Amino acid sequence: MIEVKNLVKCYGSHTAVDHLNFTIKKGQIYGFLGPNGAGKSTTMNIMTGYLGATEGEVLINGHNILTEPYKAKKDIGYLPEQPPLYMDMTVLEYLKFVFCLKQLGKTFQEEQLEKIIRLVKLGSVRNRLIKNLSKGYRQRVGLAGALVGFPEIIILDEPTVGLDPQQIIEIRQLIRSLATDHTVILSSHILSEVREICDHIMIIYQGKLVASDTPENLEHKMQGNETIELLAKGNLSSVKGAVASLSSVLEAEYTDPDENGCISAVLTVSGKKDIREDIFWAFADRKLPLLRLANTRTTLEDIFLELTSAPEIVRPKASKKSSPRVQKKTIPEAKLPESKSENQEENEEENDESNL
Ligand SMILES: Nc1ncnc2c1ncn2[C@@H]1O[C@H](COP(=O)(O)OP(=O)(O)OP(=O)(O)O)[C@@H](O)[C@H]1O
Repeated sequence: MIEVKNLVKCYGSHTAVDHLNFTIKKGQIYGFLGPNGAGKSTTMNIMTGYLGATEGEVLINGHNILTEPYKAKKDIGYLPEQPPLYMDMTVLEYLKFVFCLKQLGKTFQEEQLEKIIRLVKLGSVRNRLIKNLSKGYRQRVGLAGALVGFPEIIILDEPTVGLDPQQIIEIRQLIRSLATDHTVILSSHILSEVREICDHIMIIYQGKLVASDTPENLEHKMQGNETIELLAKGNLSSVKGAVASLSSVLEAEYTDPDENGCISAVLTVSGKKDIREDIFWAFADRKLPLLRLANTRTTLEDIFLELTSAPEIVRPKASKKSSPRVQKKTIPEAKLPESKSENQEENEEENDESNL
């Protein structure tokens, strides 16, 4: 288990991680999701002992990463954003070197090495110098290094960056398979990736945790009133009359008739009631053919945009011609942070942090 308590990291006057609190439980895949510069890598670097925190602490299975580094780090395998590889070593030499660094002893070394090479599909390049490998293969070597010793917790900073589509699929499958025996934490700004792989998502924005839940619960919590899109053939006043007969419709927006005499409407319905059948009969009674009728769902993309957009650029209300999207809502316990100006970002002080 990992406990992150009140974590703060400041680079000069810039707060990159701002009072983060969360607990990572065993045997699940956690995804850190956030836009560029949100603080994901900084948080991971602190969790793995690469970087010191300004405030707060990280406990790995009860051991403080700073005061008991040996005990804490033995349970962690880490793939940083830029894997620290030795370019003049072959893949095999590098992995043996990582074995030595982790002080795992000689027993089962060969057997485990072969298993890792097989899992990460490095067999064909095992004797090649790392400097002669492509970016994707170097990423695999970094991942293999993180797997050495098969630690209980595997932390991966953007594990699929630089891989081709086939490799991405393979690495995602590998991550999924690791979760049966390991806890995996990965960072990404690829929404579909996090949605596909992770059991639990933590959205980080400007160093703050703005949401933390399963993908399903996040989508459920963000769902307020139901939105329904329809396309009907008829004149505007008849369509409006049909909609007016539906008591649970709170709001309706209409387009003008198109060249086929069809009108699109977006209806906001109170609560989460499915009134598609009522709509069907209301339009059928008035002899208005319904050509399309669809509920719209809040997607993880909506949630991400909702929680990580500066207030002035939060996506607009459903317009007449575009697909309807949910109104701005706040997940309980998750406060929307202040937006940051570009100047503020540019003026951030560079502060050389030495690795611990
Ligand atoms: N050594 C440093 N000195 C000054 N500022 C830094 C330093 N390292 C990171 N930062 C700043 O801290 C903030 C968080 O950076 P971090 O790399 O943790 O974000 P991230 O979420 O991992 O971003 P990305 O997805 O682009 O990798 C950014 O504003 C970044 O510019």
